[in-house]
Amino acid sequence: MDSMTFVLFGATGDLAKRKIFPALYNLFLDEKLAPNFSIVGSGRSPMEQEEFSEYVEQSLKTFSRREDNDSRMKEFLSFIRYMAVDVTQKDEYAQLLDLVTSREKELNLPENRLFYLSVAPQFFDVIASNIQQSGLGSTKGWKRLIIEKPFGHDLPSARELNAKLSKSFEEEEIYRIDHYLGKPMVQNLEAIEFANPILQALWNKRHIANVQITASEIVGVEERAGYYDNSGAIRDMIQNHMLQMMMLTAMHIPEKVSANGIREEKKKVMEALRPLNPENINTDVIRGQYSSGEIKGEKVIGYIDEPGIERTSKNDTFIAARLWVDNEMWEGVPFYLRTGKRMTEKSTRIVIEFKDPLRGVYKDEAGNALPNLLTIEINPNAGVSLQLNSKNLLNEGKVEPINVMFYSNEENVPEAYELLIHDALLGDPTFFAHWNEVELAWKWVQPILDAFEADTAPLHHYKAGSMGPEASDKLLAENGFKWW
Ligand SMILES: NC(=O)C1=CN([C@@H]2O[C@H](COP(=O)(O)OP(=O)(O)OC[C@H]3O[C@@H](n4cnc5c(N)ncnc54)[C@H](OP(=O)(O)O)[C@@H]3O)[C@@H](O)[C@H]2O)C=CC1
Ligand SMILES: O=C1O[C@H](COP(=O)(O)O)[C@@H](O)[C@H](O)[C@H]1O
Repeated sequence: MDSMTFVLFGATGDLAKRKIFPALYNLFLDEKLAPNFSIVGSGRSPMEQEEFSEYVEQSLKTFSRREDNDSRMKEFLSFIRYMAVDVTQKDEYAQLLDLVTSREKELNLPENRLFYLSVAPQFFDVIASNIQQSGLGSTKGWKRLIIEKPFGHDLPSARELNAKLSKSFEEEEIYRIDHYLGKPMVQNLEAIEFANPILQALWNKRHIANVQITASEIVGVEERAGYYDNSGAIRDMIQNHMLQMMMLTAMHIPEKVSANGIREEKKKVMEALRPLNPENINTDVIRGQYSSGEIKGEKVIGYIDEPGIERTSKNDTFIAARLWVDNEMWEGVPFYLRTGKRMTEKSTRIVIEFKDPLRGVYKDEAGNALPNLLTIEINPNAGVSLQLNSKNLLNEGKVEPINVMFYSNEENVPEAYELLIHDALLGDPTFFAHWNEVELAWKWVQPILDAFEADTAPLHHYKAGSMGPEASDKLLAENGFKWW
């Protein structure tokens, strides 16, 4: 691991407090940072160094998964400095550069600089440009930029943003965080698919009937009305997390299992995705919005009654979609995506339903087919289970499904942000979204955004606490399937 300076813009914000400082601290405790490093935090608010150290200490005590260790915490805090900078003011970057270089000299650090923009997206381009123009980006070592989603609001704005960032950073220097790519089970997908010859042999249209990717949430819009009502589930979850999981599930084994190999295969999946048009949007995409209901015994209000939401809002809090990957490997196999707020349970999972060549021979007591299912549980549980069929001798030898299960119950598994920050420090982009993927994802999603904007797609209401509108079940029933 290289010694470096971690420059954090937005150091006084929510993400820094809840995720970034705890992740850095956990990496420090696990000796995954170089012995010598510098962290320079910056926010808009003026703060004395001591006050900032106390603020970070509080964040670590509240959000780090590790037990308190006063001396190690003090040591970690000694690496951190704070400076208030208004990121829109070009001339303020000179002082930041002075602080960064003086710490580099003091600690004898090479000029390796990682810039993490944990700020609102409208600042991404101005910060990248000011980093470059102020000399902060003119290093003798490496420089890298981490940005958070949302990466654009639609295809044109994403392209515009990328063009601006590209003036200051090369594609290889940009690390676009999609926190789902940091989830241990998502990182494990490639191994599940390719390191198991049994599954690898079956991972194609000959053996797989359909693929279902669900990310259901219990929470509603929370305190994010301003953001969410302008984004909806389509921008918030589908364009990024859901399509990323789909790419990883559908990709072909790369010739070389490397960052470039994997990213190339993911890109091919997106290129093979059947484009949407005004006709198939209405048959293949379900837009939903929650109305009032009950979750775990508690009554909850409908979306349009939430504080900050207009009563006329047609925003999508639920999306189900049927996708077709038109390539040799997946021709004719539907991929179903489903995500929403205020659903029955919090669960992110991928279910692979295998074909049943003996369709009809074995059925359950109600006459339903018993497909083999491979379920990859991502969140909140991490595990894999395989549904097989077996004779139950205690039930007159009837064929019944049994589950072969593995659940990861390791304690202290690194969190997504730890894994991702560690990778970025190592210069490993495997689990970051390449611009190609981001652009192709926006390209696929854009006709849906247009249809929602023009209000040509129906809005289906679903009861809070359900698994979405009926139309979402019909989407699968049309092909003879059901959600698992
Ligand atoms: N919070 C989360 O869980 C998640 C956040 N994200 C993304 O991460 C990014 C940060 O989010 P979050 O931490 O929640 O946002 P916050 O609003 O909590 O924090 C914003 C930060 O930006 C700083 N800031 C605002 N304006 C300026 C300015 N003109 N000059 C310098 N600094 C400024 C603030 O400084 P100050 O406080 O001093 O005013 C603060 O440190 C966003 O892109 C968000 O979409 C992504 C996933 C999850
Ligand atoms: O990016 C986002 O993800 C969360 C869900 O993440 P998870 O790790 O809890 O599954 C979602 O609630 C939020 O709206 C979205 O912005």
